[in-house]
Amino acid sequence: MKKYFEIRKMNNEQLMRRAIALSEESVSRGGGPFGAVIAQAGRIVAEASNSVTIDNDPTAHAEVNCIRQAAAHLGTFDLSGCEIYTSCEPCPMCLGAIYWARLDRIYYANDRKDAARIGFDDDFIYQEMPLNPENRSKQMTILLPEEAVRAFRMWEERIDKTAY
Ligand SMILES: Nc1nc2[nH]cnc2c(=O)[nH]1
Repeated sequence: MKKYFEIRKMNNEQLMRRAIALSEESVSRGGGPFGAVIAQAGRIVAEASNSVTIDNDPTAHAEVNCIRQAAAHLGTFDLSGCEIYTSCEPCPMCLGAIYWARLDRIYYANDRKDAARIGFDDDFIYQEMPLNPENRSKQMTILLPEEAVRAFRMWEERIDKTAY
C-alpha cells in the first residue's frame, strides 16, 4: 500500500511530536508504546509504530517498521540523507538496523532506562552487548565455519555484486 505523506517541511520538534503521537496511537491500538518517523530534509518519508504483538513479529519495532517503509517508499536500501525521529532511544537491534540503513542521524525522546522502568529489555540487551560471548545469557556456538565460508568466497569473487 502506497502512503502519501505531507510535503510540508517540519522542524525537529514537530517531527518528534509526530513520533510521540504515533507511540500513543500505538498503545491505544494494543501495540507497544513506540513510534518513529523518517524524514528527508524535514519532510516525512515514512512513519510507523511498534507492531510486535499485533503482527506476532518480535522484530517489528517502530524503528525497524519505519526503515522498511522508508526503503520501500524511496525504492532504495540506502537511506543516507535521511534522519530518524523515534519516541524512544533505539534498542541494539534497531540501532543496528539504523546503521545498516545508513541513516544520517538519530533523534530520540525516552531512553533505555525509561523503557526498562516499564518492563522492556532495551537496557538489558545493551548490557549484554559488550560482554564476551561466553559471559552472555544467550549461548552461542560456532558450527561448520569451514563449509559456510564457501558463500563468502563466492561473494568476494563476484564482480557484478550489489554491495551494501
Ligand atoms: N526503541 C524501541 N525500543 C523498544 N523496545 C521494545 N520495542 C521497542 C521499539 O519499538 N522501539
